[in-house]
Amino acid sequence: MPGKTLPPYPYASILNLEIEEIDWHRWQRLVNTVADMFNAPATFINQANLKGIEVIIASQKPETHYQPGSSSLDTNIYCHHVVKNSSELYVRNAGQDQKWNDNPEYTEDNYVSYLGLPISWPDGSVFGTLCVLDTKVTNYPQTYINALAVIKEVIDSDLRHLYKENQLLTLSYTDPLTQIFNRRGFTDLLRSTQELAQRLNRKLILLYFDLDEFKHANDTFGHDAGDIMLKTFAKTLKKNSRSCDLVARWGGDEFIVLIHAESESCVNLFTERLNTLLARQQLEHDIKYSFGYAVIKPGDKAELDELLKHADDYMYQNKLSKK
Ligand SMILES: Nc1nc2c(ncn2[C@@H]2O[C@H](COP(=O)(O)OP(=O)(O)OP(=O)(O)O)[C@@H](O)[C@H]2O)c(=O)[nH]1
Repeated sequence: MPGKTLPPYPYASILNLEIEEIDWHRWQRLVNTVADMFNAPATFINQANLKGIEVIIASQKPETHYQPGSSSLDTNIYCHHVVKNSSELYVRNAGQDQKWNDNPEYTEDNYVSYLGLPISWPDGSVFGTLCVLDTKVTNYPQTYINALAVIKEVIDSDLRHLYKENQLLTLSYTDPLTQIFNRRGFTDLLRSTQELAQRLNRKLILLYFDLDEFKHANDTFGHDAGDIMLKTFAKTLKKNSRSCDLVARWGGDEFIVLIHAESESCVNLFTERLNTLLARQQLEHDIKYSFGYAVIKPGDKAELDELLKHADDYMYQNKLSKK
């Protein structure tokens, strides 16, 4: 279907996320069951996301036109209406309804009947739709519509669990002071970052930072000022990194950044940019640091302890050279 304007949906596609909490097979069985129950050629779970309306699960029938991953930016399609109004829509015969008779789902794909319900995130915002499309005029009994509503509630409930799990995970992965990853977050995400780098045949560089004379700063300016320094340093590291990099507080005044890098020269670029950004901070006292690094080449099987030791030894030399 041709795209028109991008609707203002804030979510990334759920298909791009590695979600283990959702039982995709169960969603598939639900969708297939709905298609059988309504004797319909097409049933979908759709998500309203940055791509428009995206098919997440499609009934597994030869007559089902759209497949998972396909999306539509057209505004006058049935699901847009359900999402926009957050309410049920039942069109029995689009051919006799002026509002719908230019809908590409009808004019191009011949879906003359549509029944759709909004699926919601726990905060009430609309996730997408559960819908049944048919190429013939329909007149479903209310009991069928009620049954569809119950199935939709099962999907709502799965999203509720997903949301909760995600919130808990975020909490357990985040350092409360600096709001970057803590040790656990970093360690858990290291493996998938390594796999991604391996697939892209890219090097990773693990940078290890330790603030200089931080105890002295704490003792001189106070613990609160020390906290501000830690937060500022974390924020600056984050600003200096890409979204695929991992930035973590390893403990106390120690930080780790794992960057995707083409060559070791990226280390100099990273620290030069970091110094420029730090110099712009309007703090009463400068933040100074020492750093070390270790390179992980594609295919390297080095363990984190080994890499950290390497980076830490380097950092220690860096620190000694200043004393
Ligand atoms: N303000 C604040 N201080 C912290 C926090 N966590 C750890 N610290 C302090 O950080 C200091 C770290 O001290 P050291 O490990 O001796 O490091 P340093 O003073 O930077 O010494 P060098 O690394 O040798 O330059 C300790 O005094 C800790 O109490 C925190 O969350 N907030």
